[in-house]
Amino acid sequence: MSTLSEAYRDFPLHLHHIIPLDFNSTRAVPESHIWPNSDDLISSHDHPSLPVIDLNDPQVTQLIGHACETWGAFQLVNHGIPLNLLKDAESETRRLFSLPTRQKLKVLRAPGGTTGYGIARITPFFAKYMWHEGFTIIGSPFDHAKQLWPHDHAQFCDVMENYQKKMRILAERLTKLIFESLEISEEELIWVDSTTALQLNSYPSCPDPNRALGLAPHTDTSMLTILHQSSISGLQIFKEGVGWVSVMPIADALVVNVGDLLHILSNARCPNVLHRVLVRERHRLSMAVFYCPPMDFNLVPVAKSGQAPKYRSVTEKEFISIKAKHLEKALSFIKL
Ligand SMILES: O=C(O)CCC(=O)C(=O)O
Ligand SMILES: [Fe+2]
Repeated sequence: MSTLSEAYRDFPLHLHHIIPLDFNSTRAVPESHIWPNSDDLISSHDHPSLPVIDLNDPQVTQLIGHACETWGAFQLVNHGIPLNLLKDAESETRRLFSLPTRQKLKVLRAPGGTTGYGIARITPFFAKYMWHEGFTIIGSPFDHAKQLWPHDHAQFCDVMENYQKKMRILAERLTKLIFESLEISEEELIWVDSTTALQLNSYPSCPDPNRALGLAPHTDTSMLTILHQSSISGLQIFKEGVGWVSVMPIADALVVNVGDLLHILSNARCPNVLHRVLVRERHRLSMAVFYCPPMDFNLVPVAKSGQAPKYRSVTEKEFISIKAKHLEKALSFIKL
């Protein structure tokens, strides 16, 4: 079975698109990280807010289905992920990003690789760099963790493996509910081997937050993404007709958003929500789990009765390759 690493191997990146800035020794935002149109980055508060859904609500299927079709995202409470696991994962994430730069560079993502330390994969598509450093984990982070902490890596590995395991179970449950509400047959759900990737994000404290950007606008190449954000705000999603809406941190809640794959499979009924991250004077962390079917899964758009398919069918692997080359224009390549 093909893997995410194989899908990315054909698109090796240059080192300057992998190595983060040495934020510890940077006192001012360099020109390379100053984004034009910074007025657009100043948050406004008079807009509707993202739905908050309780997983124990008797109406949960309809609520989640409606949120996915209208917003492409929602915040989830009472999700069943142990709160001490969320806390431990955040503190291990903080421990990792607090390491000295030279230590983190030991586990730099390889040019054609998927896991390890580095800046966002979308970087080459933008003229400016983002105020961000990340660390990607697929499966066990053992090899990298051993290099970071030769004698003290067990805790990091245990927490991150457990986090991925629990998030996968939650993602499966949410996908089932979404499919039920969209009347997509459960047979579509029989994936022997779904993949999850865990993306740890760090947005270091920024001396000039209104001129820098943490993550540029993008959609996720996933079925669903489940995100835990620290108590510092920064995430915004784009809602048609409204504009950029801040996703305010709610203690212990998770943010769930629709990715490209569910957008295709739902025949565009669920928007693959565009989102971005603003930076602050305070250090912000987040942990995103990207949930995907196996790479050779064939995405066949399921149209509502009477509607024509909007996209041709495409394997996940082919779509990931198109996206790696064309980013947000990827969908136009499969449009009917
Ligand atoms: O940090 C966040 O709030 C969002 C992260 C994100 O969009 C991503 O990792 O794809
Ligand atoms: Fe994202």
